[in-house]
Amino acid sequence: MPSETVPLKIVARCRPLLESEQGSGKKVKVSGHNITLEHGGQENSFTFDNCYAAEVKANQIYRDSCDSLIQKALLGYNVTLMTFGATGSGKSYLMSGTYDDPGIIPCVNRSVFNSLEASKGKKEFFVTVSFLEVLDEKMLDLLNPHSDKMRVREHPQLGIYVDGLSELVVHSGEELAHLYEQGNRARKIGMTGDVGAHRSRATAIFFINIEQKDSSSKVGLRSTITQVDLAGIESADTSSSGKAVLEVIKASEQGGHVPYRNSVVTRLLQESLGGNAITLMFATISPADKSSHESLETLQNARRANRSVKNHVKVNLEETTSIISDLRDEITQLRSKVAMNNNNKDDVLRLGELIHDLQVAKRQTWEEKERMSAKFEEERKINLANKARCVSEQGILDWVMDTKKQGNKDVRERILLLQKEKDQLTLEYKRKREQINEMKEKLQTNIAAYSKLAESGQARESDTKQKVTAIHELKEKVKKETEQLKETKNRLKDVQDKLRAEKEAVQDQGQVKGNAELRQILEREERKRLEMEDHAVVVDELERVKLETQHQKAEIQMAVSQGRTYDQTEAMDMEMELVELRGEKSVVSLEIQVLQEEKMRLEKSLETAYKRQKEEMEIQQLQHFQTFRQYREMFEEQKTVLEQRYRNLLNDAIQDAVFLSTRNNELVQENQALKQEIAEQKDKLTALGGRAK
Ligand SMILES: Nc1ncnc2c1ncn2[C@@H]1O[C@H](COP(=O)(O)OP(=O)(O)OP(=O)(O)O)[C@@H](O)[C@H]1O
Repeated sequence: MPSETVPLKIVARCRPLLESEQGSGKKVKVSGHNITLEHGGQENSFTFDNCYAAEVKANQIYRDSCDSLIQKALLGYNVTLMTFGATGSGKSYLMSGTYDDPGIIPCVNRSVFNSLEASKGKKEFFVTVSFLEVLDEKMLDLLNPHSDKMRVREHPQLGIYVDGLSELVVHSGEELAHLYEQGNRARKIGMTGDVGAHRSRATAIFFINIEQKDSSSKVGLRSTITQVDLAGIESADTSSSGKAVLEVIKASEQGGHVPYRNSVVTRLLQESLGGNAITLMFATISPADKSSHESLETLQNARRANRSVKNHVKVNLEETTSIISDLRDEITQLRSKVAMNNNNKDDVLRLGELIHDLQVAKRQTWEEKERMSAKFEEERKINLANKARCVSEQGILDWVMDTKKQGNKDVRERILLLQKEKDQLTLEYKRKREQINEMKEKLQTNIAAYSKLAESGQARESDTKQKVTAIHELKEKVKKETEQLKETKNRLKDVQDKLRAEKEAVQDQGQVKGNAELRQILEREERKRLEMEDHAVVVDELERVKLETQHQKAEIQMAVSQGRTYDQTEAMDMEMELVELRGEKSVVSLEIQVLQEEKMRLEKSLETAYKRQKEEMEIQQLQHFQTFRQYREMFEEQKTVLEQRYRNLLNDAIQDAVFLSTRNNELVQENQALKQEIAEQKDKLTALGGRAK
């Protein structure tokens, strides 16, 4: 199939000014395909395939500049999207983004399956992913952080690949996004052992391999979307992969040898930087004053890359079956040659290589990839959990929550909705509470003012009436608002209960069950929440009683000041009311006491449960340890027995050898003696013969 030569596409992206950089000045202007950067008092203009200012979101950049390339990938072309810029210029943000502002990779993940699913029925497709981090020339498998050695190798027909890197089969856009998120989280929480400043020197590469078969024809298409978050290209740091990419660009400009083999990343990007891939490079820059030198260098090097790196792209046909049969033919021929040429060293080495290539090609079948993927999936759960345990509890928690979320998308959505509802209700509740508090304060002030006026005995009837009406109205309002507050509170409680139930259901399915410490943290949080809720109820109740009492007092004062006398029935009613209020107060006090006792009881039972679980775990650990020790002792015993047996065998063999050697010597000597005797006999016979003559 003929190839087409295409230059590297360049998209310039200027990130926003950070809070810490405010006031440092904006040096970048973007207009259409042009970007202008001011440096050293001079304006430097560049024209690229596209240029984006800080306010443009990644999903728009994806739609404008990447979607057409992803559609090309679905037609069988390899496509690479890579960042290129200084540390802190916004490379990772652009590629990964955030929950609210998803980056390029999440957009690609979504688009790939949307498009593939649209062609369902006409085509069969098969998608796998791998996620790799390269730090200081060491490769780390982000989806399955194992410690087995990985190597960059080249297959004559399939191209460059990483031997030992997990390749997981994905069946949906959700799975794809989920694996990417998990790999990214593994990067973020430092599961792979890198921390702080080292991260800037790390390059992350997310591979999406797509194979498609037309239902009517046997030949399919194969393509790879390679998405690279490149390490910073600081000139001072000679070991970074960013720097190695820069060397490749410079060498391409000069012509001649291109040093792809100088670093793992350039080796892996060989096809993207001068081979069979359509490559888009995001030149990322910061608008800050202090970064203008680095920004200028980035844009200059991006222009260089656009002018000098030429890719030769073609549709990749899926030819595994013919590759396998070609390799088999070659191996058969070489085998006969090796047999005839008496194991010629070069032929034997070549035969070894061919057999390895055949094994790799055989692994390309969809069935084999599914089988391997299931194996990686099992391995990676163990590896990720182990790594997470070494890092932090939070890491485990994140990992666990995420696993469960993936297991049940509906639950995740329900939790999100409930969370949103809870936030809204909490806000409403707070607002209402504040309003009521203000009204209560006003009411108290009014009552106090009225009491003072009444006690002075100089109040005019119209004034008193007005004040009393105002107090009544306010009191009604407080009552109404308090009712509404109660209703909001009940709704909030309902939502909280539902949310808790959903979360508990999720937690029960996961590993939290086995993690006593983690469970204790959750239980403690839950207890604190309940205590606070109870406290709020008690405070509300007390306040209500206080307010009622004050109000009654004010009403009596008001009546007295109006010169009112009470008849016996009224006095009795009032007395009854007072008794009721007192009773109510003592009920609330009693409730507080009960709640406190309940709290203590719960605390105690939780402590006991925790202790019991801890003890059980310790016992289990001890049992495991004992079993392990028994096995080790058994193994040691068997080892000693075996060693003894081998030693005896060896001694026997040595003795046999010594005996045989001695016997051999004896036989040699006997042989010599016999030879001597024969010779002597011959001599004697010769002598006798002579005499007879
Ligand atoms: N579009 C954006 N909107 C808001 N903040 C951004 C944006 N782009 C980058 N940032 C912020 O700028 C800072 C640097 O970004 P980022 O970490 O992506 O840079 P980087 O080039 O990947 O750095 P490094 O090479 O150290 O990994 C971060 O605090 C990031 O949140």
